[in-house]
Amino acid sequence: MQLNGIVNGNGNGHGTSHHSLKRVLVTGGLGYIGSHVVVALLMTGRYLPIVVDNCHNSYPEALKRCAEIARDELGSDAPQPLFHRKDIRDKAALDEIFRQYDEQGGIWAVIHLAALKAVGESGEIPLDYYQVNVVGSIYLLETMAKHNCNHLVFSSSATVYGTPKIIPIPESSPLQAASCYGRTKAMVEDIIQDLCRADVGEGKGESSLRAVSVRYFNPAGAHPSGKLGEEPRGKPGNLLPLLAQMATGRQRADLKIFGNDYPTRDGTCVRDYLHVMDLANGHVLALDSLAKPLSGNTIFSHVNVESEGYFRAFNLGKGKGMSVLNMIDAMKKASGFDFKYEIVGRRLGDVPDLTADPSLAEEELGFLAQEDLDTMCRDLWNFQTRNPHGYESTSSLPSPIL
Ligand SMILES: O=c1ccn([C@@H]2O[C@H](COP(=O)(O)OP(=O)(O)O[C@H]3O[C@H](CO)[C@H](O)[C@H](O)[C@H]3O)[C@@H](O)[C@H]2O)c(=O)[nH]1
Repeated sequence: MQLNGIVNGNGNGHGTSHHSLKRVLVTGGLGYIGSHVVVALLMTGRYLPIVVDNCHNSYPEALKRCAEIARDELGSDAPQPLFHRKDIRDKAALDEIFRQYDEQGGIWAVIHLAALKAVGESGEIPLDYYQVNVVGSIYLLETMAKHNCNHLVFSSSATVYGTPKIIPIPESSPLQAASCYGRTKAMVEDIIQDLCRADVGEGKGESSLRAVSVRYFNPAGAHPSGKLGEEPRGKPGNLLPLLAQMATGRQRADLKIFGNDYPTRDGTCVRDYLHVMDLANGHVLALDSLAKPLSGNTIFSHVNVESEGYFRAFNLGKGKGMSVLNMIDAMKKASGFDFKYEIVGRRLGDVPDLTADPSLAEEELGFLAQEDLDTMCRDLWNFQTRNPHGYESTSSLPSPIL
């Protein structure tokens, strides 16, 4: 087996000095959120990220940047992330990855982010969404069970709530996703919860599956170093990367606002934007909570384990709603670019307002999204101007082979 050029082949991340680190498999670890999660894991000095990514919407360059950031901040002995360019729908490849690390003490936990994630697109190609997001997750869960890996953080989404009745949205809101994408996330939450329930039988104790689902609101911004950010392949479908690329001239298309007739303060959709590094740190808090012994574990002490299993879901948001027009203003302030836009019809699957009640995550995980909107836009703009053509032109890694 061969790993890519920036990692060594002993599976320990860097020389022989990081044996005590817990191995955490990060599916989708080269993507926008995943790469920031990898940095957050490295910065703890306690976890060794092992990335599995098929590069469908990401670049190997992101891994190199993660390693650079860790070295810049922790010194030359910083742990280095490992990488397998594989697809989660390739079950044999997943099995082989877990098997390889079994020989070295095993993979302790999985943070599962690999997914298709565009609300609008999900209505156009639903089978692809079910195949990747649901079937891929089942393969991963089966492989985890086979290799006795029983700690999971699942990347879910605020879209599972559909059009919620109560805003800000508590976790107890019914899951009634309005898009195919949201339904795939809600389904996988159900599958994980069923597995957790099934796994609390006699005498299983510490070896039962424990899972935390983190329901993201809208991640924004970039790593403050400007080395890591959102770099979708092709024209960005999400608002903020589109605005950033328009301001540098990389995208010349007109900006279309999808609807101004929603029941919100200015008629455009409201979302709860949080800094991507706050979100990444939320994953570390979720992972830490899984590591705690069952007695005295605050998050699972609220669960009736016998009936529910060790499963919890948390909103990761700021609790502050911003409209599309608010975001255009904020990006204008950060970039100086005067965005011209036209109002068009609503986008399939969009809902008027997704604003989090983040209090449960604060109380039980200690999570607080600290960075404000100006910082998100400043960091996004910093990334965009430092990388006007994205990662593609700078990628120097050889194509990794397993
Ligand atoms: O060109 C555009 C792009 C977006 N929008 C609007 O901007 C808002 C935000 O849209 P994004 O596509 O940026 O984000 P979404 O809220 O649709 O989805 C994002 O946040 C969700 C959680 O709220 C999910 O996690 C999802 O994966 C992630 O892409 C929406 O009202 C959308 O209609 C426009 O008006 N024009």
